[in-house]
Amino acid sequence: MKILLLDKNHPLITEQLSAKGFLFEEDFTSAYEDVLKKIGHYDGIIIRSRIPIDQNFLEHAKNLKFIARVGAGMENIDVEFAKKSGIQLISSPEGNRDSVAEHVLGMLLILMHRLFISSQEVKNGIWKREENRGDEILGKTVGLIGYGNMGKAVAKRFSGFGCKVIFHDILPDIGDEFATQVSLDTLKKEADILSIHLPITKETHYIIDEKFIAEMAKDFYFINTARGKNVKTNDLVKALKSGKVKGAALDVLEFEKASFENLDTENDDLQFLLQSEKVIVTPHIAGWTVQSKQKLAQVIVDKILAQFSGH
Ligand SMILES: NC(=O)C1=CN([C@@H]2O[C@H](COP(=O)(O)OP(=O)(O)OC[C@H]3O[C@@H](n4cnc5c(N)ncnc54)[C@H](OP(=O)(O)O)[C@@H]3O)[C@@H](O)[C@H]2O)C=CC1
Ligand SMILES: O=C(O)C(=O)CO
Repeated sequence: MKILLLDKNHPLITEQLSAKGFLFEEDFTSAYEDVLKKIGHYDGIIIRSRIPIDQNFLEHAKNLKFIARVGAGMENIDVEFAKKSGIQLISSPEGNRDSVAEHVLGMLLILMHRLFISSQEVKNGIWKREENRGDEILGKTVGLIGYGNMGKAVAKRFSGFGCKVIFHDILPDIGDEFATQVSLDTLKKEADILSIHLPITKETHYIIDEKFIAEMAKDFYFINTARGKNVKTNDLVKALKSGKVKGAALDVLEFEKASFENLDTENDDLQFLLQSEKVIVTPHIAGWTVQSKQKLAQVIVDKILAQFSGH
């Protein structure tokens, strides 16, 4: 099988699959239109998110048998059209769920214990203790929305911190020893900390908006390691300003890389998030550790071999 690599990944992918007879071409720079011209020659592609795999792309990919996404989210692929075309979709959430779970915990500790702010103050010669009194995670009720790979990995960590973990998911009866499944209404009533672990769909686009936030019974901390467009940023900013959201830890932003590189000074919401003491922001690195790079690659290799080693 001839595979086109469209993004850089861990070298074990080519090492292990070449040893099994797969042929590779790397193209980490060509624009979408140039990839279209040659995509008909390949049996498989391995991607992260550089090139959108839309219907037009798939119509040119006459021989494509699989799309392997090094990562969890599949929103840059026209999944429905790919399935209709008989193309196998392979993702690798098992490879970065531990990384995401640690990142969630890390961001929340930084926020609730004021670790970053107080450390910066001390380094600048400021010694403030009362203003930097922390808030413990122990005993809090954590509400997760989405209980798949990421949600489950997060629940395991929070239960180890002595939290009550509840979650809402559209799949029924998937509770386990780490978390109890509840209705969305119950979650809104009980949660002190809200963390979302959803894909982007029609239903989950802007799922966290003014109405959702108003329906939360308590003031709460909010964590987003899912996708920026799960949250209506302007509504989150308003809730941070009013105090309804006590703090936000965001690994993903509605205005991600493109707007950031071209930082739009007119964008008051982005400016607020970047400047507020109540907000921690990271550059979409929750699933991006040294270990996850290797694990994601290994999951991809194993899944490709499980389905295509005889081809
Ligand atoms: N920041 C980062 O670096 C990373 C971010 N991510 C993000 O995390 C997301 C979640 O990943 P993962 O846990 O692997 O995904 P999963 O598909 O394993 O889990 C998501 C769960 O949410 C459920 N769900 C879908 N829609 C709704 C809804 N409207 N209400 C409640 N539950 C819903 C899904 O049900 P069903 O299966 O029926 O759809 C599923 O059980 C990814 O899509 C990606 O966006 C992932 C990895 C790294
Ligand atoms: O795995 C994912 O979906 C991520 O966001 C990281 O690429």
